[in-house]
This record gives sequence, C-alpha cells and structure tokens, in this order.
Amino acid sequence: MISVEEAKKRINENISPLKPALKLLEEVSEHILAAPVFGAYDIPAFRQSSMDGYAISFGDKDGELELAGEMAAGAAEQLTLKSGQAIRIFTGAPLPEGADTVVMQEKITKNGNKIGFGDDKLVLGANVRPIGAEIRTGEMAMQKGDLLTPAALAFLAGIGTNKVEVYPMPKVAIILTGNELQQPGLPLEFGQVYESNSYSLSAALKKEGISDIEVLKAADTLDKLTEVLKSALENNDVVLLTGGVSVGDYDFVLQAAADCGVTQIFHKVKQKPGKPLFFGKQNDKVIFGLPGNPSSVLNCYYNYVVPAIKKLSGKANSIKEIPAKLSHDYQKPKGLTHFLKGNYSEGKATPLGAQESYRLSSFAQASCLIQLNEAQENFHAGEIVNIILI
Ligand SMILES: Nc1nc2c(c(=O)[nH]1)N[C@H]1C(S)=C(S)[C@@H](COP(=O)(O)OP(=O)(O)OC[C@H]3O[C@@H](n4cnc5c(N)ncnc54)[C@H](O)[C@@H]3O)O[C@H]1N2
Ligand code: MOO
Repeated sequence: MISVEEAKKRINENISPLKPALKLLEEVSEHILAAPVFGAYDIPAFRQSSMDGYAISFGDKDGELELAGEMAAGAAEQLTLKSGQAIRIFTGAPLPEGADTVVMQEKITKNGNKIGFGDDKLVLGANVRPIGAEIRTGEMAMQKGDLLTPAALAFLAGIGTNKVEVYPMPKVAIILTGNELQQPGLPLEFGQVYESNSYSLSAALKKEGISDIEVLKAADTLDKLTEVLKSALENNDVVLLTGGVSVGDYDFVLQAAADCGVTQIFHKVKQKPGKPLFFGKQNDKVIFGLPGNPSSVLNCYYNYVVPAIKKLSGKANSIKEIPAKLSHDYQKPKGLTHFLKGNYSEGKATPLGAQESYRLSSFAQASCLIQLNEAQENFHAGEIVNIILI
C-alpha cells in the first residue's frame, strides 16, 4: 500500500498531454492552446467610429458644417468628406476618407442641414479606433499554453480565427460494476441499491469541460467486465471503473484490467475513504478503478482523477489545495490519511457529519475535503491543515 503523496506522484509521472489537434473555435472552450495564434489581419481592419455621431476633419471643428451623407456599421461604400462638411456616422462604421475625428451626437447642435459643435474637450482622433489597434497582421495574439476562456474565444473570433491547435479533452468512459445497482426512479427490489456514481462522475467531468462521456454497465462476471473494459479502452482516453476493486469474490476489476493488457501502476493507497484505489495504463490509455462506495468514488475523483484529466488536457494546475484552521479537535487512528467532508469559510475548515464512505448526505453540502495526514492521531482546534476546495 502506498501513501497519498506517492500515488499522486505516480499518476503525474505516468501521464502526458494528449496529442494536439486542430479544432473549430466552437469546440475548444476551456481547452489549452498547443500552439501560438497569430493575427491574420489588421483589426480593426479600417478606421472605425466608436460612437454614434458625426465624422469631421479636426481642423473644421470650430465652424458650422454641412451634413453631407451617412456611414452606418457595415457600410459597403466609402464616402469622402470635403472641407466644411460633416458626415453622420454610427458606432462600428468606417470613417469617411478625409475625416479624422468623431463628435458624439450629444455634443452637437443641428439647424436644418447645418451642424455646430460645442465640445471644447474634443481632440484630434477622438472616438476613432485606429487600424490594427487590437492586433496587427503577423502579431502573436495568444501563446501556447494559454487557456481558452470565454473572453479568449471571443478575442480569437474577433480577429478572424476559426480553428486553433489545442490539447484535446480526454474522452472518458465510466464503467459501473455491481449486480445490485438499480436506476433511480424505478422501485428497489430486495438487496438492490440506487446507482449514484454515474451521476457524481458525469457531473464532475462536465465541470472540467469534458463532454465526451460514455456510461457503461458491466454485470459482476469476469468475462462480461473484460468485454466492456476492452471496448471502453478502444474508444476512450480514460476509463473510470466504479466498484469491484476490493477483495470480494465478485471484485473483478484487477483481473479484467490485466486481461485487457493494462499495466498496474498501483493498487491500494493509505487513505480513507478510497483505500482500494487502482491506477493503471494501457499504452497511453489511463484506467482508474475507483472503490465503489459513493464517497470513495468522489474523494478519489477530486484527489487523483482531476489532476490526471488536467494533465491530459495540457493544464498545469491541478487541485485547489490551501491551508485552513481546523474548527474542532479531531482524533483518528494512525496509518491512513483521512479526507473529511467539510465546509470552508473565512480560513476555517469544519468537518461535517456522515463521514462514512457509503454516505453522501454531508458531501452534498460540502465545499472542501479536509486532509488529515497519515502519521498523526490527534488534531487540535486551530491547527493548520490542508484542504482541497471542491
Ligand atoms: N474484506 C475487505 N472488505 C472490504 C475492504 C477490505 O479492505 N477488505 N475494503 C472496503 C473498502 S475501504 C471499500 S471502499 C470497498 C470498495 O469495494 P469495491 O470497490 O470492490 O466496491 P463494491 O464492493 O463493488 O461496492 C462498494 C459499495 O459501493 C456500492 N456501489 C458500488 N457501485 C455503486 C454505484 N454505481 N452507485 C451507488 N453505490 C454503488 C456498493 O453497492 C457497495 O455498497 O470495499 C470494502 N470492503
Ligand atoms: O476506503 Mo473505503 O472507501 O473507506 O470505504
């Protein structure tokens, strides 16, 4: 059995980002750029008004000008401004030839076809967006390693980019094991339990930006599980099995993994919940055997699966670990790192009730996992411990 730290280290050492791919902007929200993006055009591509108003030549600002036409956003035809003239213009429209300044419509007086200007603060070039102010042709817009946030996607779209080279998000299969599982919404027969792990994992994966998720079920026989695992490995980058990873007579995950050519990197971590965690690889494919208890599944997900997914998708940062003051005294036996469902507020971490690994009621309210280290038995109120924000 290995420590939490060793398990995390082995996962990190055994995972590399997925092969970069060229994808449409619509498909790459929250992805990491695998190559820099360069501007293909000067943007703005033309001198553009940033206000609704009147385009003028700055030298004419003190006189009364004659209204000589209109440029709306999207105007396909260029106008030329002559001395003594103003041209009506709208936000986003191209400046007429000969104009250098835009006066806001709130600052003018209008007398028939004549326009007067009372803006003493007007400066040359006011309310004009220069050509290439956002980006120049050939200039680097974003770097390799940058995150494609909503703003980044809009920036790239705004400079005319529609495809980018990114680290893909992994395709993930969830395999549920256990003959006892019943779908929520149907009546429970004797001995059945409602299936909940696919709900936690699917939702958590979606929060990481993963959309390609397949949920599969395998009956508790070695043949069936091996068949399902084999096909999941063919079609996905990551396989998350839940249950069947302990020592019971119907726990076939280890054998099925071996039969599918998966190399075991570790099995069993000195932790609670989630002690029988399994991690393995088949070439570049990543396999987690998550211990079936619903809290064990989620604890292992936050501690081990999230960093793995981040690394596969080229992301550097992993889990949000911070120090916090423990709210109460707490005792546990030596030997296992405990992860307690807790709440975090104003620097203080409070353990919640229902800590058993089959229970989720307090996990449903928790905002953090409180990490109590392997070697320590007694923890005191006010002591600094590490927490993982979830
Ligand atoms: N003799 C021993 N027994 C057990 C040990 C041990 O060391 N020696 N470890 C215990 C620990 S710790 C855990 S955790 C579990 C993990 O067992 P498995 O991964 O083999 O999981 P299962 O036995 O299949 O299921 C455990 C538990 O979780 C329920 N479950 C499973 N899948 C789902 C699901 N999709 N939705 C909701 N609930 C699920 C299942 O019904 C069981 O109650 O082993 C201990 N035993
Ligand atoms: O480690 Mo198991 O997950 O406690 O019940």
